Amino acid sequence: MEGKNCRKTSDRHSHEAFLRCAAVLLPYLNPTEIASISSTCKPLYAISKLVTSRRTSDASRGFENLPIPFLNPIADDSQPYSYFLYSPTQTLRIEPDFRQPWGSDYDTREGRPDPFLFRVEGASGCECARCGGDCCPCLVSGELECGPSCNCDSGCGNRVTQGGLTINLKIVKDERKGWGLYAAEFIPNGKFVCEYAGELLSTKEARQRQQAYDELSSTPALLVVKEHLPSGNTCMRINIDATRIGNVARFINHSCDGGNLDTVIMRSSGALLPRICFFAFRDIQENEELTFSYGDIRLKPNGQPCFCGSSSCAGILPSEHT
Ligand SMILES: C[S@@+](CC[C@H](N)C(=O)[O-])C[C@H]1O[C@@H](n2cnc3c(N)ncnc32)[C@H](O)[C@@H]1O
Repeated sequence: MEGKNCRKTSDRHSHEAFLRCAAVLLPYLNPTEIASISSTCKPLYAISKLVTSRRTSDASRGFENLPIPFLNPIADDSQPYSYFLYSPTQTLRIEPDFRQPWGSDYDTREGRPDPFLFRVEGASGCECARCGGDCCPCLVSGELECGPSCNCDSGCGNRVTQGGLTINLKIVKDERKGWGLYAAEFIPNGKFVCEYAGELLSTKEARQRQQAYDELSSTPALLVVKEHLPSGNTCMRINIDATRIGNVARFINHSCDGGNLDTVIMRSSGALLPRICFFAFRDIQENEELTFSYGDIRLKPNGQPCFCGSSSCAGILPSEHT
């Protein structure tokens, strides 16, 4: 009798240990892997459901100040979220087999560090304890923001784009455009919305990836921003690929009328690399989709159809040589 009880207790302990391991491992799996594992037994099905529901409630998996939920109103579409790796800031190229947990009960931990944080810093920066008015040398010298080498802290008023999300956003699925980023509250004109984060690529790598994406006819999120001299020649180009690893900005769709977001190249004192940031260029109402223009050039006359719905819609999405 005693032996039977012991076996029962030890069975219960191994079952509990199995469930604890599954709860740690499942968040590392992609949706296809989760789907196949969840069909094997009831306890794994229950853990998979929990992981999926946590993923759906926050695309940022706790890396942003605010959760960004996925909403899929399409009745016959069972995809509750879009799978990718999250980085709140730009990062170096990540190995293809890198895995990041998403959907565990650690996702909401406060002050979670950015795992891919990548900054190239120089030595110059202001000596101000607080940068008020226009006395800060960063502003005077034409720099847009204070940076990592400045003396002032992260609460400085001249670091608007460095504190992460401050506006509630949501990711909503549309039958024709796929997922899109929406305002979940009113956004006043001029307000910083988000940075475009992803893998920083060389031009050669960006071209190779673009070619691969074209062949796959996937929905890439490769942004190329060029700065031009008054002569018209390109003096700098930034290639950021948010297809596999990125932040909320990877869900911003194109609008032929320019949309409601401005793309700004931000530089901060002491940081060698600029960042791409989005600001509202007019008041944006709650539930409005956030959009910007992907460009004006359409090299492929039979390119992807555009469904921006604006009166100036060209019918196809912009495309150019990267
Ligand atoms: C950066 S992603 C934007 C997020 C994407 N909708 C998704 O589901 O992940 C760019 C892709 O979104 C789609 N897209 C963006 N704007 C669109 C538009 N105005 N009309 C149709 N498709 C659009 C295209 O497939 C494009 O390649």
